[in-house]
Amino acid sequence: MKKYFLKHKGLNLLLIVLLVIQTGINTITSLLLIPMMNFLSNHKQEDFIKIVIIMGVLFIVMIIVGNLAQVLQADLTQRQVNDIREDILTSVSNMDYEQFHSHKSEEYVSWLTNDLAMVEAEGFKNYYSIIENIVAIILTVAALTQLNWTITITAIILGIIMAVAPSIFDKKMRKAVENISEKNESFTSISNNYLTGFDLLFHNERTVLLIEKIKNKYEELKDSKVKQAKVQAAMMVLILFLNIIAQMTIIGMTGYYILSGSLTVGAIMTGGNLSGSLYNSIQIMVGAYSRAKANGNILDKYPVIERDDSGISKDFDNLISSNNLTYKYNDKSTITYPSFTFSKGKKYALIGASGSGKTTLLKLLIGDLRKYQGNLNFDNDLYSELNVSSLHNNISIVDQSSHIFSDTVRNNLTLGLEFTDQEIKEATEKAQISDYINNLEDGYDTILKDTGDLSGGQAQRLSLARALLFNRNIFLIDEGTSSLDKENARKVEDTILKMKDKTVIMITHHLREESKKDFDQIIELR
Ligand SMILES: Nc1ncnc2c1ncn2[C@@H]1O[C@H](COP(=O)(O)OP(=O)(O)OP(=O)(O)O)[C@@H](O)[C@H]1O
Repeated sequence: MKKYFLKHKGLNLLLIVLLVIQTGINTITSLLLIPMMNFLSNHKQEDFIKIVIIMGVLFIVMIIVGNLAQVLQADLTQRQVNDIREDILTSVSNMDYEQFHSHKSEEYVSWLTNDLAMVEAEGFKNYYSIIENIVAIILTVAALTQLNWTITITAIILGIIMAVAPSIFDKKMRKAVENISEKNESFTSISNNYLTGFDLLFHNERTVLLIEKIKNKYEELKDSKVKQAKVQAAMMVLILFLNIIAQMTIIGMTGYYILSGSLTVGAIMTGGNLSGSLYNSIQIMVGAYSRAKANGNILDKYPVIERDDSGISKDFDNLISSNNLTYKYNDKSTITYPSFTFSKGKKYALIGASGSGKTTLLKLLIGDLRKYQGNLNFDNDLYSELNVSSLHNNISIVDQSSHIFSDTVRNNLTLGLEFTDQEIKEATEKAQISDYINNLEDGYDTILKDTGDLSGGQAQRLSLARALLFNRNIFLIDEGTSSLDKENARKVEDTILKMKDKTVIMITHHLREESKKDFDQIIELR
């Protein structure tokens, strides 16, 4: 949290100044009650009117300053929450494949929405409340010295007890907030999982599972929130109890000094006001501190990941080879590969039964999975010593998912990089998708909405066109033409297999007899 406050230290300082002015005026008006009451009891009408006017002006200034402070606080909170969002997204963008996939994508969504909503509502707001109330406490104590030193010292001691006592709830409060965050994650995750499976449930007449499965999660979320409310309520009971005792003590002492003649009668209103203001400020501050601390801890769960630029960067020169290569997902699933060599410019078909490890091999070749056993070499270098970005710059992968971003056709193809219209046109023609794009209302500038706008085959051809556009040295294609009709599949495969300098490794379940001759080697995994 501190980091985000410091990033906007100028504006935060301005906000503190505004809060000091607002609270200062509030305290001064309390102090003015002493002369006001004394003027009244002594029938000094003119002085009484003067002081009422001064108080009126002070209240107007206080309202204006308070309004400015409120707007500035909202603005700063949003800026700081966006800074946290940017830091989370920076870490996510710096993750490697395994780090990213150690969480579900819905968990990331929950971090950026649910967690940050909690930080926004309970984190920053409470820190501002702490500052505001510390100022109020200091000014009120200063004002109390105007009454009597014994009252001031007693007030301070009682205030310290009130501030420290609720820390016994800190641990429980932190756990309660962490629990809410966890329940939010699993609620978001299950909601997303079952809602995206709507079609399947609908066609099997089981949409009732939507309610059953998600209900469990929001019931758990409700319980976690009630649990936090209970901890908070118990803490507030303790604070409130101490608040009342402290206020009664100060009012009692002020009364005693008035009766013994060392304070004027006007002091009773000021004593009551100041002690009320002091202990209410402490009460708010302590509650805010506890909530801010518990919610601030949410930030600790986000991993801070720097970009890893280590490893050898190079261009593919000659061959990829392996021997004794084994990959273990877990104790039940170990895949052992035969030795192989993929040479520059050659074309390979990868076939084998479902589950034999074809997709896993492509993930090893593009550097997604790094914890393999045995030897895997990229030219003369060990895969484990390569820089992953450099590998990506040598390899294009077309996987089975054909993800479509909610963006224009052009941006889906270029991923924001610069290509000429001619390059884009050629790539889409080769992937047999240019006719479809030209018929769209805005052509390459048509905005696609996820995969909804495209058929499986069209989405697949768009992925192939992207790979052709990026024109890297090695093409890894995982069932890249499986959704295409026979004619289009043949045309696209012909284009890919005729690229002279490119190394192509293509997983296929439907190796056509007439295509076999286009491959230099057919590798079967068992
Ligand atoms: N993320 C994972 N966690 C655990 N096991 C996995 C994971 N991904 C794959 N496996 C297992 O590894 C084995 C190989 O899977 P892989 O997807 O590489 O096979 P495949 O040959 O491509 O299959 P298919 O032809 O059905 O696509 C399978 O037994 C699979 O269950």
